[in-house]
Amino acid sequence: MKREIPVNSEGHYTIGGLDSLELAKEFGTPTIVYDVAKIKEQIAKFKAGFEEENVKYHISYASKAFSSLAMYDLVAKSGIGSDVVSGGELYAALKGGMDPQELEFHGNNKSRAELEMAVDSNVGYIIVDNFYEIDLLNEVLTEKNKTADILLRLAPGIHAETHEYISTGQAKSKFGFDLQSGQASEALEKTLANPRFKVLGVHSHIGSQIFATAGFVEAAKKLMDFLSAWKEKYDFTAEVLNLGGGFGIRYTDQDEPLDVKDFVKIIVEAVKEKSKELNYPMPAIWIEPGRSVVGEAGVSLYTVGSRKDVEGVGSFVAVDGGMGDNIRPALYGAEYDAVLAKDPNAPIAQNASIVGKYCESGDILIKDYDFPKTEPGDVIAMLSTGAYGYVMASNYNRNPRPAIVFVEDGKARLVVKRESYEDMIRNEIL
Ligand SMILES: Cc1ncc(COP(=O)(O)O)c(C=O)c1O
Ligand SMILES: N[C@@H](CCCC[NH3+])C(=O)O
Repeated sequence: MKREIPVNSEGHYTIGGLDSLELAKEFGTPTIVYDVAKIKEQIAKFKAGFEEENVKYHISYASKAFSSLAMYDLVAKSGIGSDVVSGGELYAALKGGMDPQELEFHGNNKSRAELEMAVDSNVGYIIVDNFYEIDLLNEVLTEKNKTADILLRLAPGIHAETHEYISTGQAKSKFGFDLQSGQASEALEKTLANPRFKVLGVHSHIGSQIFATAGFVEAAKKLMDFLSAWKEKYDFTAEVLNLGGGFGIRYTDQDEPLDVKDFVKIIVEAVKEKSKELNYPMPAIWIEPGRSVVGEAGVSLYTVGSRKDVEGVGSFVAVDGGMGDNIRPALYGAEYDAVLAKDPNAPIAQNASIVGKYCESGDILIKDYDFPKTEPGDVIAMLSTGAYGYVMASNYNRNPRPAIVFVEDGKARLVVKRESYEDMIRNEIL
C-alpha cells in the first residue's frame, strides 16, 4: 500500500506540517527530522492495546533505536520506561530526566563498572543475561549491601523471520540463558537461592523488524509452559513476562506492518489463553519496542550533489550523507523509500541508485530506484529513518554526524547539533 506523502500549498513535502525545504535550509543537511506527534501516537497505541486487554503491563522504550537527551525527556513525559544497554545509555537516560526506577538494564556483557553504576543509580530492573553476570552482580550487590529486582533473559529457541543479524531468540544466539539445555533452570535455581536477587520473572526478545505475530505467540506460549513447570518444581511464580520488542515498521510501500495495538492484543490474548490452560496466574506483560516507536517518525534530509551516468550500465545520484549516518542498507541490505522534497509527486524520470559520499562502493542508500528528475541542490527526503540510523552513525572519512531536529506543534527544535570538525578531534592528542 502506498503511504500518504503530505505536501503543502507549494507542493513541497512536509514533516509535521513544516516545509522540508525550509527545514533543510534552516538546519542544513544531512539532518534527521522527527515528527514528535508520530512518536507520541505510537506510544499511545501501545498503551491502548494493553488498556483494552485490561492486563498489568509495562512499556519500556528500547532506547538503542534512537536516543538523545530530548528523546529520553519525551519518553519520561510519556509515562513509559526505557531500556538501556550500556553505561553510556544509562548516563544519557538519567541526564535526560528518566526516573531510574523506570529503567531496565540490558546487555550480554555488562562490565563491573556498568553494574556498579546501575546499582548506585537505583536502576529499576536488571535483565540478567548469563552466569558470569549472576556472579558479578552478586559481588557488586554484596559490596554495596543492596538487592536488585531482576529478570532472567532466556533464549527460547525460536526463529523469527527477519535478517540473521537482527534475530536473537534462536538457540544459537549470544543472548540469554538457553531454555532447552537446562541452563535457564539452573540460572533460576541460582538466583532464587540468593537473597540479593528478587526474581520478578523472565524475558525474551526474539529479534527485530518482525511482521508475523507467530514468533511472539510461540515465545509467549513456550515461556508460559516453562514458568508453569518451574512453579511445580521451585514454587516460583513469575510476576512478569517480558516479551521484548521487535515489531516491524514500514520502510517501503511493500511493507505491511500490523498496527502496534493489534500486535499487543494478539500477544496478550496468547498469554491469557495459556494462563487459563495452565491455571497459572496471569503475569504482568512487559514489552520493549524500539524501532516501532521512532522508525517511521524520522526522515533524513540530504542534498543532491554529483551524478554519474553510464549508458547501458546505470546511474548514480550522490547526496551529502550516506553510510555514515545510515549504515542499514550497507549492513543489512535494508530498503527505503525517498521523495524529492520540492515535488514528491513529480513524474518518475530516471532509474538511479541514490548513493552517499563515503569512500565505499557499498555506500548505496537506495539501489536502482525509480525517481523524478534531480539536479544539484535538490533535497531528497529518505523516509522511515528514525530507528538505528543516528545511533549507529560513524565518523567514517571524518564526516561529522548529522543534526537532529524535533518538529512538534508547527515548530522545529534542534535537539542534537551537527558535529563539527573540531568535535571530531576533541579526544586526540598530538
Ligand atoms: C532486548 C531487546 N529489547 C528490545 C529491542 C528493541 O527491538 P526493536 O527495536 O526491534 O523493537 C532489542 C533490539 O532488537 C533488544 O535486543
Ligand atoms: N540495528 C538493527 C536492529 C538491532 C536490534 C538490537 N537488538 C537494525 O538496524 O535493524
